[in-house]
Amino acid sequence: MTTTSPAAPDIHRGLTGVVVDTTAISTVIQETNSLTYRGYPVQDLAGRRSFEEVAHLLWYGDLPGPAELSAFQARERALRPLDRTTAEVLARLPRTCHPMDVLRTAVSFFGAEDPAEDDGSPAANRAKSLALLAKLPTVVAADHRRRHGLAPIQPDPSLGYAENFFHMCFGEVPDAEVVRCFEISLVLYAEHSFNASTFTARVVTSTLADLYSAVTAAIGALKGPLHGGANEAVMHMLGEIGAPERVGPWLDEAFAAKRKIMGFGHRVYKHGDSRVPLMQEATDRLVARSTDPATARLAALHTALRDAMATRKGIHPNLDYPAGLAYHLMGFDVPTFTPLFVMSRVTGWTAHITEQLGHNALIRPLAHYDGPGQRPVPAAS
Ligand SMILES: CC(=O)SCCNC(=O)CCNC(=O)[C@H](O)C(C)(C)COP(=O)(O)OP(=O)(O)OC[C@H]1O[C@@H](n2cnc3c(N)ncnc32)[C@H](O)[C@@H]1OP(=O)(O)O
Ligand SMILES: O=C([O-])CC(=O)C(=O)O
Repeated sequence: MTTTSPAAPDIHRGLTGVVVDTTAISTVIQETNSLTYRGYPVQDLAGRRSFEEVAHLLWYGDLPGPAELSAFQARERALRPLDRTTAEVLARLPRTCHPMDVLRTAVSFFGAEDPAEDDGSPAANRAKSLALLAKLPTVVAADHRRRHGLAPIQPDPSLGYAENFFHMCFGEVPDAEVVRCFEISLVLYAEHSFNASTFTARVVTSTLADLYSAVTAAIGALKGPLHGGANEAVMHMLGEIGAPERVGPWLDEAFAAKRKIMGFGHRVYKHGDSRVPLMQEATDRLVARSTDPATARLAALHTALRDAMATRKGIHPNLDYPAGLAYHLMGFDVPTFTPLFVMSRVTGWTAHITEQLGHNALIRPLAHYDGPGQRPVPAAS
């Protein structure tokens, strides 16, 4: 919202509509409702290119050739294990703490262990980025198992990124359709220009702080329900509504209370999120292969809420809406959903950190003061 008064300059609360810098990493094209990573439409990447290839694209500016890809995969596989100290530190965190707190602590701890006497060069930052890409799934899986009273499963270097993650969480790799759906979600979640968490990473980087500090801060920004935390909030909300026939009365109450409906609306897309159709198709395939009647009921509720929001408010789902349901159907518990987003978005964040350093300017906007006028400090009593 932009407000103007004779006394105040133009104020763009939430930085709505403000263009603060250039980026060559991705662009949301509102006119065509599309998203490109380094020029490639994300819809053409998802399902056709692996998440590892997309990470390479975001970091290096182009898709890897076969030799580059195998070298990249070999390095990623070798970096997956956690050292004993990290595993011990994370195991000491309260079992009740949110997995986003575990991840935030893990990245902060990686920074403490790597005091980085290096120069923050693109090469050094890309090496750290790859280590985070490789290790974060190990953290998320170990924490998932810890919450369920299970011992961690060590990474398996014979498995690809997505397969290994499922194996570390559940002790088995699901069938190819589930892995494909997960990989689509990772590609779609990887990057989205100057969203709140990426901008947070860029603000921290602009002070010339290290990559771990920027990623730790970005995780904090992603946790909130207006951003990445919405994929978890979607499942809580569906649980609260309970059944398709409850959607109407539930929405009446929610609108009356001026509640935001989780997984709907977007700062940039006002006519629907470009990533949703592909994610929804992948989620529908998961629904179709389930024989559990509870899945059909949940999917019917999901559709009923989407249709009611379109009819009553003209507000469409964002990526968190189908992704939340998909992650539930893949067997992840709800607190794991936003950490899954982190595992993917760490690629976008770190690409932006490198880009920010390439043409850095300290990010420091102004504010219009509207507090009390200048006044004398009263004598201490
Ligand atoms: C991957 C991601 O991070 S995507 C975002 C995930 N977040 C969510 O799903 C949380 C729910 N959505 C929201 O809160 C918002 O849509 C946001 C924060 C994502 C975007 O917000 P903004 O760009 O600031 O839009 P803003 O809040 O100004 O909304 C414009 C209007 O649409 C309404 N609106 C927008 N989203 C919603 C929603 N989810 N539920 C109900 N009303 C909504 C607002 O109330 C406002 O109405 P008004 O003009 O009558 O006051
Ligand atoms: O762009 C945004 O504001 C939020 C979003 O969809 C994302 O980060 O993927």
